[in-house]
Amino acid sequence: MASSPLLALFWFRRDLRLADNVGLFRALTENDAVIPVFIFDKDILDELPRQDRRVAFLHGAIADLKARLQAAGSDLVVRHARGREAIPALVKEFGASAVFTNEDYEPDAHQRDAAVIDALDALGIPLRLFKDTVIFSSSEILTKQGRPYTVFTPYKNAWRKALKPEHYAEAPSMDHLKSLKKVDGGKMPTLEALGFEPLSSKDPHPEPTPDGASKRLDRFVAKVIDGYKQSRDLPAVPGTSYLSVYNRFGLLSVRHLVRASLKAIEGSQGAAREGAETWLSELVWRDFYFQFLYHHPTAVDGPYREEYTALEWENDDGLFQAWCDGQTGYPLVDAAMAQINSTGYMHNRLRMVTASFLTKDLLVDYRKGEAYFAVALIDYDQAANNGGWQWAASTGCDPQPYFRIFSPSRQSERYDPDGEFIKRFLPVFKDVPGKYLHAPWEHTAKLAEYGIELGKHYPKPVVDHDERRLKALDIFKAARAAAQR
Ligand SMILES: Cc1cc2nc3c(=O)[nH]c(=O)nc-3n(C[C@H](O)[C@H](O)[C@H](O)COP(=O)(O)OP(=O)(O)OC[C@H]3O[C@@H](n4cnc5c(N)ncnc54)[C@H](O)[C@@H]3O)c2cc1C
Repeated sequence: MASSPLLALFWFRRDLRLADNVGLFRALTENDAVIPVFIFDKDILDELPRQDRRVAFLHGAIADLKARLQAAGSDLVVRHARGREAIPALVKEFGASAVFTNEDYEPDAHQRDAAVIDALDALGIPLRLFKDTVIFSSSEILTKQGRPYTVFTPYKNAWRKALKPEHYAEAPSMDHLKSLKKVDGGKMPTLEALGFEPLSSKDPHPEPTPDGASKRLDRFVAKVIDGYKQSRDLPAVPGTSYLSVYNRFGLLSVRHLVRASLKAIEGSQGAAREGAETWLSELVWRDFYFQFLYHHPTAVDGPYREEYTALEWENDDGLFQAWCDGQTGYPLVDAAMAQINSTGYMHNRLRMVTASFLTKDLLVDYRKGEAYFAVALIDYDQAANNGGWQWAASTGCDPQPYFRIFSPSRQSERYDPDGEFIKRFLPVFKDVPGKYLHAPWEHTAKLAEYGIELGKHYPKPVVDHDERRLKALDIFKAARAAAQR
């Protein structure tokens, strides 16, 4: 008797592409037919603000994926439901014998997968999970003692040593699209039907397609990567890849990025080689924070370093609000907050500066800033955001030491010497020479020549950095001393 053909679902999550997709490749090659599905998960979406750049980007990326699948003779079955219920329901609806998907390492995603596995178990159906989002998954790079790394440099060295061509080889999913099932996926729900409002037309919309991602990568490799080691710290110039939103939703595979960086490394020497090496290190940071959070999920709730759980943050609401609104009187900080508020993106150097300023100058608990970024960033990624915040607050794994506190004015002089970035986001200063913008309170007479009065046209500094620095040192020392008692 002929056995019945194998039919699987492929569940897209943070891998919204057809090309170089490990789970999709495995589904297509291990089954006779594959039905692609995507769930707008109510458990996640119901928590979000009704106008949300990430949801708008995701919605655009799903519409594009659906169109590509239709062009390939199939379709994307889209549901607006709770993932843990929708997947078993779809299995029953289509009579599938397995569900294939790529691993997601966030604690909530892990719990969702455990619930889906239980529900599918009851139907006798497996959830097949594959590594796709990272080069090395959580337990592939361990210390000699078999423990997860908590310090980046030895992790990076071990990562580089372990890297073999098979780790970044392309998964040729595109060659097997004929195994996609002809299916009617129904209409794509509108953003409004999902309960969200469209963004204002003035909002910058990164093109939510793999082609949009490829354009950014091509520009970066052609024009920027050679000088990346220096340019990456200068917010006024297009000196980084701007791929983070695409990496968040998996519109390009991380293997593709590693292949691009290795090609740049092999084809260059000297400073250009260092540029490409430095960029590859950023991709290693991404793996590092994923594996860290996987092994330390409680870092989502509070400081990884226990001695800092009792830090006495001041948590002044007015100061926190001034930071959120970009009204601190420190132009680089305020310009950075204007960038995140108006575009959903913030330059990495400025994420460090604003996070340091909130925690060490304003003495506000880093979790408040972390939560603010989580809503404001279009590239929000729990592992990277938590890692970045705990780095800046000195509470995390391999953090900035608590006694090395950024001076916002020095950071401004160093990384935006001509005030070009500041002027772009704080137009009140557009005619003022950059040298007066790093510490404007020291140049009130000069600013008056340009019609600017502090406290009227631009805020006076909300705190004195030198005083607050000493206060921050005190509260960190007190927490350390208390922990030793
Ligand atoms: C407080 C704070 C919060 C952050 N929150 C996030 C976040 O929510 N999402 C996010 O993707 N990154 C976050 N980062 C890391 C970093 O700022 C961004 O990844 C980077 O600015 C994105 O710009 P890019 O794509 O041009 O990066 P590039 O410099 O071109 O780097 C290439 C890619 O490497 C990855 N990457 C770079 N730096 C890091 C890092 N430190 N940790 C993990 N991955 C990294 C990103 O995927 C990035 O697209 C945060 C950093 C800090 C200090």
